[in-house]
Amino acid sequence: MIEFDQITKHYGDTEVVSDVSLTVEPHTITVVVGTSGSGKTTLIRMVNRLVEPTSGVIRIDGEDNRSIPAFELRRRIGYAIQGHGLFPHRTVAQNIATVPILLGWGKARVKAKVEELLTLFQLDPSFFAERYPHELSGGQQQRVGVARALAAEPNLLLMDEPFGALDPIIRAKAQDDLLAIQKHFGTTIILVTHDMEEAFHLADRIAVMDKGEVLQYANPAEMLVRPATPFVEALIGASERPFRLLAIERAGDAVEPGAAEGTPIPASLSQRDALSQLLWSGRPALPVAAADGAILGKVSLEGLVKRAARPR
Ligand SMILES: Nc1ncnc2c1ncn2[C@@H]1O[C@H](COP(=O)(O)OP(=O)(O)OP(=O)(O)O)[C@@H](O)[C@H]1O
Repeated sequence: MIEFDQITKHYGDTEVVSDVSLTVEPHTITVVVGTSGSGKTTLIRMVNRLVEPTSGVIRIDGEDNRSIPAFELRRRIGYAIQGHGLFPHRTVAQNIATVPILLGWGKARVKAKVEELLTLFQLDPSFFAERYPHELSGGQQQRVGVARALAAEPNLLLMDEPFGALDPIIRAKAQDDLLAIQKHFGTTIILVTHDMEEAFHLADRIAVMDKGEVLQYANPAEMLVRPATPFVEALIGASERPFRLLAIERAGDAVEPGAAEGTPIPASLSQRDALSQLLWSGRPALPVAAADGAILGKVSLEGLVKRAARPR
């Protein structure tokens, strides 16, 4: 658990983070969004003490982070940034192994970890381990950057626009990889992004920042239904609200009894994508299939329209 307790940061006379108090629950993803210069990066960099707060306390599992030496914090907390920050003269394997080696892991354990992570990120270890960063595409470098941040199995991962440079297709893939990894390791993640789609796709909770303040800290559905201020409402994008509501839940949660004609929709698909398939198919309903192919029932236009409406 990460507790921000009345955190304020000044640079000279300028207050860039103002009295932020919020708690990040373990094993969850908190996404920080807001306008440029609103203090998002500064806020998360205070967790691993790359920036020291002017006042306030950050507790990690109850422990004041100032009581933990900075070098130890940075070994314990994964940190992935836009532009990945890989060491250019070290191979991919050496980059990923940086913190495990600092922690004194044995050779075999390091090698196994590097292979596990490369495989997880769909980078064939036999090809990529010995490559240098400049031999990789931007998207591959970025995945190595995230793999490096995860290498020492941190309980906590800070990510600052980690997918910023990726094209939309690789970006969607990287987000799904991250969700899978977060489930697998139970990592607590705090992620900064400009991309509201990304925020709604990944977040258990979203913090909206403006001018150093956190205007709202809530789960995505709550924020969509009850935005705290006009700024939050504008940031979410009022015209997108019904689609974002549908994007949070899976087709499997909207299954109705009965049969329908047409190509089955996977239960794992978002309800938004299910709506898209229904509209494209021109049918009023389509069957829904579980991962093993078993038909669970159907999902209907009428049902999804009801789900997209403002909750009462
Ligand atoms: N080392 C520093 N010295 C002085 N001012 C700084 C320093 N670091 C950040 N700032 C200022 O603090 C404010 C918040 O910066 P920060 O990088 O946290 O914003 P951000 O929300 O992450 O922005 P962006 O989305 O553009 O990355 C900005 O006005 C920035 O100019």
